[in-house]
Amino acid sequence: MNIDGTATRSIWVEADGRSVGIFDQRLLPWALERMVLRSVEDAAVAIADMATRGAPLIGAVAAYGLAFGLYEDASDAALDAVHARLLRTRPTAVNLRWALDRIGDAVRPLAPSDRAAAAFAEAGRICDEDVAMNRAIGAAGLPIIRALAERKGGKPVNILTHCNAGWLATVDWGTATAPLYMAHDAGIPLHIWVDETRPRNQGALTTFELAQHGVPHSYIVDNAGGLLMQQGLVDMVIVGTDRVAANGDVCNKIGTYLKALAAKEHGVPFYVALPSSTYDPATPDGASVPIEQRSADEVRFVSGTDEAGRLAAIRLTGSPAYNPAFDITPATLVTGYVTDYGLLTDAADLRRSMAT
Ligand SMILES: CSC[C@@H](O)[C@@H](O)C(=O)COP(=O)(O)O
Repeated sequence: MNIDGTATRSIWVEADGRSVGIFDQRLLPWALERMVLRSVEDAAVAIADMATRGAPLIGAVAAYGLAFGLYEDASDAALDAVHARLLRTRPTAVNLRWALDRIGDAVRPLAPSDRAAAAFAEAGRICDEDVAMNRAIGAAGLPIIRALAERKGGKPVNILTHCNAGWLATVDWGTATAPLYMAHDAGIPLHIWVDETRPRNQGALTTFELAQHGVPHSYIVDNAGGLLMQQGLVDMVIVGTDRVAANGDVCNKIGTYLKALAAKEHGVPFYVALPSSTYDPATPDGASVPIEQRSADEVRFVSGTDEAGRLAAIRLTGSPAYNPAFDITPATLVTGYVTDYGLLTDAADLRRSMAT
């Protein structure tokens, strides 16, 4: 997508052909700073500290991280150790394990001298495929929005989204945002309600993306969605996901479940957008997904910039805090899964289409 009119991805290969660049998402949307990852530790720390984030993107970064490790030592033992190091960075998004396993499976049969370059090339393919999957998700979601627009007779379709499932969370396009961008580009009038998504405020990343693309939107506090649905101001909800279990339960950013409950109560369709790399048939249900617990300081402080553009963190409380980063939305609350295989309706449909 675009930043100030220049097309970019969220991750790219640097000129040396052996390192990759990313945006430091801890500073967005206030400051646009790039950082270069060259080593396993660079990749691992960027993922754990959320300099890079979003399920598909952390998979891509981890894939390059494994390649960096193989440039240093391409033995079987090193491959296993680096795989384990990167897998430990964040527990919830299955894309991380999916990407590491894919690189491991691709290079293990090779001679050690060939492994690093092969891993680097495979990581590039993961990135390209992510872009293609997100385009397909966009194409699958577009008719849903078009149908709502026809029903609204030219009035804007109001769509609520949570967290950032945009191009910054993927390699390009985003999952939940791909249909939004395609609908906007097709001339369908839209207005997006963007949940702020405390405590890390990924919604601010979504506002940055939508503003760059010219999509009308409003930033709302996490608790506003229920009222907006009650007042008929939300036509559909669409979110991304970090893992969809075999039974169709959806793990996504904390707060997603409450939106799904409110949507059910008010008859608002609730869609989950996912690429096949986020479907995990090995996890039977939502209760089996490991929920990441992050630092209590993410809750105790808010970060932003002051009027002069200086970064500042403000303490809200000194009390103990609890910070589960994700929650589970039961499959029963999901209207449909917008995927690279099209619009799928239930767990059986997911299994048939996505399980390899
Ligand atoms: C396409 S991204 C879907 C999810 O990864 C996204 O909504 C989300 O929960 C991101 O969480 P984050 O903790 O910022 O990595």
